[in-house]
Amino acid sequence: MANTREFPLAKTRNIGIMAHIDAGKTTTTERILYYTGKIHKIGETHEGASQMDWMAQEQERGITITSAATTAQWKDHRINIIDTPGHVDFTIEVERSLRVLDGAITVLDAQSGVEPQTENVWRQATTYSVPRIVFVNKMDKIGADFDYSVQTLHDRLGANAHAVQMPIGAEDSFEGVIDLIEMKADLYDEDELGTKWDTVDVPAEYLEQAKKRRTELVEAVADVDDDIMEKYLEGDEISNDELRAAIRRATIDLKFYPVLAGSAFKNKGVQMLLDAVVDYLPSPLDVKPYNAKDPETGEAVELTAGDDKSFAALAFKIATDPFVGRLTYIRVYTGSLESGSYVQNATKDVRERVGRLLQMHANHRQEIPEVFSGDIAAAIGLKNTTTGDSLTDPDHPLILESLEIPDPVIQVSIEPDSKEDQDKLDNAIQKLSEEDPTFQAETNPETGQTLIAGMGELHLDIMVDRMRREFHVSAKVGEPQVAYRETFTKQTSAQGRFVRQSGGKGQYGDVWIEFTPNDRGAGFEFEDAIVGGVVPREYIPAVEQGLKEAMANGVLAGYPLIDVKAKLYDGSYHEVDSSEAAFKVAASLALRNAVPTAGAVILEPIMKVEVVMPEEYLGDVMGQINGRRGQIDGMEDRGNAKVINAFVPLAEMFGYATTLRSATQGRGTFTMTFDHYSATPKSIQEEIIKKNGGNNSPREN
Ligand SMILES: Nc1nc2c(ncn2[C@@H]2O[C@H](COP(=O)(O)OP(=O)(O)OP(=O)(O)O)[C@@H](O)[C@H]2O)c(=O)[nH]1
Repeated sequence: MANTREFPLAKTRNIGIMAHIDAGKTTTTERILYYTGKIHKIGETHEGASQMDWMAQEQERGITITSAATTAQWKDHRINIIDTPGHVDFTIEVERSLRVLDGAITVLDAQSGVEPQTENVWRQATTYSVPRIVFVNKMDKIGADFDYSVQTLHDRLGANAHAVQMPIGAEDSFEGVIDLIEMKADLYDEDELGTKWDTVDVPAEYLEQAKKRRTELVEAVADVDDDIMEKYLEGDEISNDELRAAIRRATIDLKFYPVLAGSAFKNKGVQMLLDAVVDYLPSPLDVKPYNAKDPETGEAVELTAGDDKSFAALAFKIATDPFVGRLTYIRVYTGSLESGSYVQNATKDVRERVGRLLQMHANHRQEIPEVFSGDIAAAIGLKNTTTGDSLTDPDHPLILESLEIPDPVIQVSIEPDSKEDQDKLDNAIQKLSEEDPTFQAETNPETGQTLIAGMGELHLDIMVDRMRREFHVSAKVGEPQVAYRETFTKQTSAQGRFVRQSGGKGQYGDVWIEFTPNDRGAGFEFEDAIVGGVVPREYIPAVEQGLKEAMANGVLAGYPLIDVKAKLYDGSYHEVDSSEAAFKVAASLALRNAVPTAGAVILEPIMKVEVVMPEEYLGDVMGQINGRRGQIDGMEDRGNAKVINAFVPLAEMFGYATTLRSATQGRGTFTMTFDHYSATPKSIQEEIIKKNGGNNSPREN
């Protein structure tokens, strides 16, 4: 029995809302839900009553941590919204949302324009080819400046952004917006929480300016659209519908970014923003095909939306829900799926049953019988599926392009108070790392100490808080430390020979391995180049495994060794004494023996840091950055403030917030994101090795 879809594909919009922290994403989303009738009371995020930020930590701290999916209806369209966090520590949430979205609203604070995290998410959205419209929010705030904000889109992002509206007034006197396409003004009634407004002719005092801006808009559209260009040059009439259609085409092609104005907090401009979502952002039918490949043949397949195709979806988020258990958020690309059906997890090559399907509304949910192409929903019952897995028709398995998961750069040790707490901790780590792939844990086999790693101090802080509250773990937590890595910088070869003869059956493994530095981020690669069976085939996987295990424990100071190629090219075996275990040990010895000639170094995370401060503090701030082994990358003016861009090792950034605050009397702010790993200077490398007790020196057997 087939169900029918409620909204045609062409009337579906999957959008994200993204911005710098505190620009007003959550407030904007709240208002959207209010005006689309999904909620009946406006919850202010600063009062801790937001509908979207429902985790205790989100409500207490007034920030968004997990991205929540919700759905709303506007003018016959279904709009699925993902609210994404602004803080860089939760970048994975932004990343996974972008992967599954068709379009986005970029929210700016009208006083600041484009800010560092706006730049980050903008670039991520460009990587994923996500069309965007821009909402210049907080037009009511002191210092709000619409034109300045538009200019920052050009200057800082190089974006071809153009206003399709003009604000009427600013700060206290912000009253509404002029639609430059219709040439009408929307003036709000202050007392009606934004539910009432009058659409009137453009007030006389704004008319001339509005006309000038409209001409600029038409010219900007003509630059990216041949039809409009032709009409413009011929002096033909361009209808409003034609203009909108051209803006839509150019927006979807990432050639144009329409800019709107409003104040979510003062309930102004949100309805027009919804109109713009419908008018300019793509439906699943309008986006470029999604990349996938056949797991058997490796052949590339392009997926275009449609219900009459075989089912293919991407699991983009796992959440543990206190009431229904494990929720798997999915984006359906093609086909449809009824609850109770089986799907193939093509990534893991296992079959799974989807017990129930839910439409999510922040923390509420509605059971639905079936999902269709273009939908975003949550599935219950998938046990083996994790973030980034492909779920497809069992008869047509496909692997969909997944998401990039960044490496965690910061870690803390965690020591459970009792045996019982250790079990709770293990359970918490398993559940939380399923939810968040940038949260990882490892136990040092020698000390038994557990280290949890994440994207930043705030990230780990929240995770530890969740372990305590949701999983009742009682534990001592260490100070945050840098998640260093180790690597080789020179090509070298080494032998690993493991021979034991102690009565009865002995042990024998012998290998020669060539190690070559691999590109940063390329990981570990193993090559079997044995000829003539000098190492029998059955022991070769053990050699690879032995190397992997030894690399995980590092060779200098106990940090994982990464980005190395290993070629097994010679060795020997013993008819009776050889075993997999002996070859594993031999491989780990070869790794150790390679260290003196392999140019082993410790890698440290280098952060991209942006500091904004009044000019008078510039000298002091530069001095601080230099003193922290930072490299100044550039400097610019932002309004009447100065901005310094720099690369600084993460190890030097602990406590920087306090230093900056006292140096600038609280007027400087900074943001940082992980940029790359780089070798630590020799003196620092030695310090780290000393602090960690060093590693065993090379030995032979
Ligand atoms: N003056 C003014 N304040 C606003 C407006 N929109 C939001 N705010 C306030 O700005 C603060 C941040 O708003 P949020 O909606 O939580 O911002 P966010 O971007 O979701 O923040 P994160 O989720 O933490 O990244 C809150 O105190 C809001 O009340 C606006 O239009 N005008």
